[in-house]
Amino acid sequence: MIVLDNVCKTYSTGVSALNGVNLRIRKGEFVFIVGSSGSGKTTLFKLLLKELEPTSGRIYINSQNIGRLRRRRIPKMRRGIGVVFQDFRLLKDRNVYENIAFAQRVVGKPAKVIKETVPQMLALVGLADKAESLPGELSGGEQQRVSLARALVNNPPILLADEPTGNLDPANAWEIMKLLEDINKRGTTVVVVTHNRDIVERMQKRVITIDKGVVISDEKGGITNDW
Ligand SMILES: Nc1ncnc2c1ncn2[C@@H]1O[C@H](COP(=O)(O)OP(=O)(O)OP(=O)(O)O)[C@@H](O)[C@H]1O
Repeated sequence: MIVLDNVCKTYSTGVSALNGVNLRIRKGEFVFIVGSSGSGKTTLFKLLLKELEPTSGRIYINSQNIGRLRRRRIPKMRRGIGVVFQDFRLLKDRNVYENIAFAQRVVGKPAKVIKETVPQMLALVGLADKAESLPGELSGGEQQRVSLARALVNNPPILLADEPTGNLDPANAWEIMKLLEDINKRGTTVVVVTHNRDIVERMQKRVITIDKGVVISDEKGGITNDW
């Protein structure tokens, strides 16, 4: 489903963020990507979303070499990937319902579909009673649930989460992880970048460790001392 073939990324400043990454993530997997600050994790996500181009190497998503995609096909490719960030990135002046509905409107979903699916997503993330609330009226954990609902509302086969628990206390962080696990069990491939060692240890999933732009370990439940 996601394949990186000898991917290198050097920024125009001369900084080498990725130095020959080879990776294969299968459909339906749950994978953590860990590594110290500056090791290249966010760069990797940006390459998967085609916000950046690799300096060399190839990236395949669903067997498609995304480096060879025509420009007009990029929005469709991106719609196949839901994204969640540490800072939630919700529209502050729109309520919860509108935040989720917006993600559907921009891809042209009919009003009837939106009316059906927004409540389904709210139920999935346990926020059925918060549809009318503004993001500022919610806890951090609740805001992250809204951003998850928004990321998933168009049913993407892949979910990328960049530090999804970075702003949350341990209890809320754990709840979000359990939700990601549920979402994964429903068939979505989930890739999570995190610094949260405790969560990675408890979840016992595949852990890919990146250091200075290379994969230094890749094993189930595995945390190396290098991280
Ligand atoms: N736009 C940019 N221009 C130049 N260098 C960059 C740019 N973005 C990132 N870098 C550099 O590339 C390297 C990898 O950065 P990246 O953001 O991918 O790391 P990270 O593993 O996500 O770090 P963190 O855990 O702190 O978020 C770092 O040395 C960083 O300074």
